[in-house]
Amino acid sequence: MRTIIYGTGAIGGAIAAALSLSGQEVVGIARGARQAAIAERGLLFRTPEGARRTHFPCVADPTEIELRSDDVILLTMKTQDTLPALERLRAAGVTDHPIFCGQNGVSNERFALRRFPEVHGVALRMPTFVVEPDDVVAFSMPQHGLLDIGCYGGGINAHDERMVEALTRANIAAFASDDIMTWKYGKLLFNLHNILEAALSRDADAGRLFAPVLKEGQEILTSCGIAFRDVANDPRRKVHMVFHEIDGVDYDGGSTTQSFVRGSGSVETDYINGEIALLARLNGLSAPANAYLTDLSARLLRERAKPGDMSADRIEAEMRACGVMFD
Ligand SMILES: NC(=O)C1=CN([C@@H]2O[C@H](COP(=O)(O)OP(=O)(O)OC[C@H]3O[C@@H](n4cnc5c(N)ncnc54)[C@H](OP(=O)(O)O)[C@@H]3O)[C@@H](O)[C@H]2O)C=CC1
Ligand SMILES: CC(C)(CO)C(=O)C(=O)O
Repeated sequence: MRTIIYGTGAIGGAIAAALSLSGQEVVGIARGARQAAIAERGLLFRTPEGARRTHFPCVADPTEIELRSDDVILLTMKTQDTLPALERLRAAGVTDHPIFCGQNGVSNERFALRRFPEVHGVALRMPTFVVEPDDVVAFSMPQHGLLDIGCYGGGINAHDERMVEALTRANIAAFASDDIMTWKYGKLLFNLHNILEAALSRDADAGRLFAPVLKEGQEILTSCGIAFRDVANDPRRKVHMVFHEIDGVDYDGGSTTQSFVRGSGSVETDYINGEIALLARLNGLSAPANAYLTDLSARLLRERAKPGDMSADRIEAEMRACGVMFD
């Protein structure tokens, strides 16, 4: 099996490096300075246990890859970048290769399944960070991350099993799941926090703001009959992935915070908190906390905000004004 990793950023770069370092075949697809750096110099992969550089082919577009029948494609771009990427896969002649969605949120699988017949969900627990275009960090030990994988629509097939085997060899804890979307909805709830983390300074009390956001998310999923797992209290985390600081690396925070720090001009919130707002609106329900946070992310982007630009008191006041109740 050869793994094509589309979006060789924090998650994609870390997975590509781990696969490559364990002797497995990988092709990265990246863009701009990152593609040039990885193609020229390879990728430095830093973990709490040390740093190693690894080399693998990295191209700027899927049309540059000579496709093989044993290829699988792992999408690791942010959700807002998925649709154009799927069109580039079509342009490259991809038809029935398995597509794995290694992304937060629950939208990518549907985007992909409209276009390609075999789609798999991947629920990621893997704190990672791009330091320089050719320098990526994974903070968890003893394994680099914890991934659940299964067919979108339910069940497990041979491609899930091969992906689990490949990741396990690369020191990433991976488990096949026959109801993968329950993991992905559980992870969605976990990620409802991302935009709060990005808006507030590190020492702010985000917990009191997050409580009604999470409760609302859980209630909306339950009212819509959508099953989810308790990702936050998954006992496997303690065994497989404990977060460790790495000397010389100033971790900004999760994926949304990283987008704000980089000034990337877009964030994934419409597909995270916005998913809860969407479900509420489709079902005659109300989700003021998550609708507020979705609007807040758009406002912060518009204002070119940096993490820490909002105080917890101001967010609480604005949430209350939108009808959010605090215990
Ligand atoms: N970072 C983390 O710790 C975690 C992230 N996740 C999830 O993983 C997914 C990926 O996030 P993350 O790795 O942080 O994101 P990054 O922005 O670090 O990486 C995504 C990469 O994809 C590239 N990209 C996007 N579109 C294209 C394209 N058409 N062609 C080539 N390259 C492209 C981006 O390029 P460019 O830089 O130019 O935009 C970027 O380098 C998200 O769904 C996120 O929520 C889940 C768990 C943890
Ligand atoms: C919180 C975290 C790091 C968990 O892997 C994540 O999912 C993200 O950054 O979006």
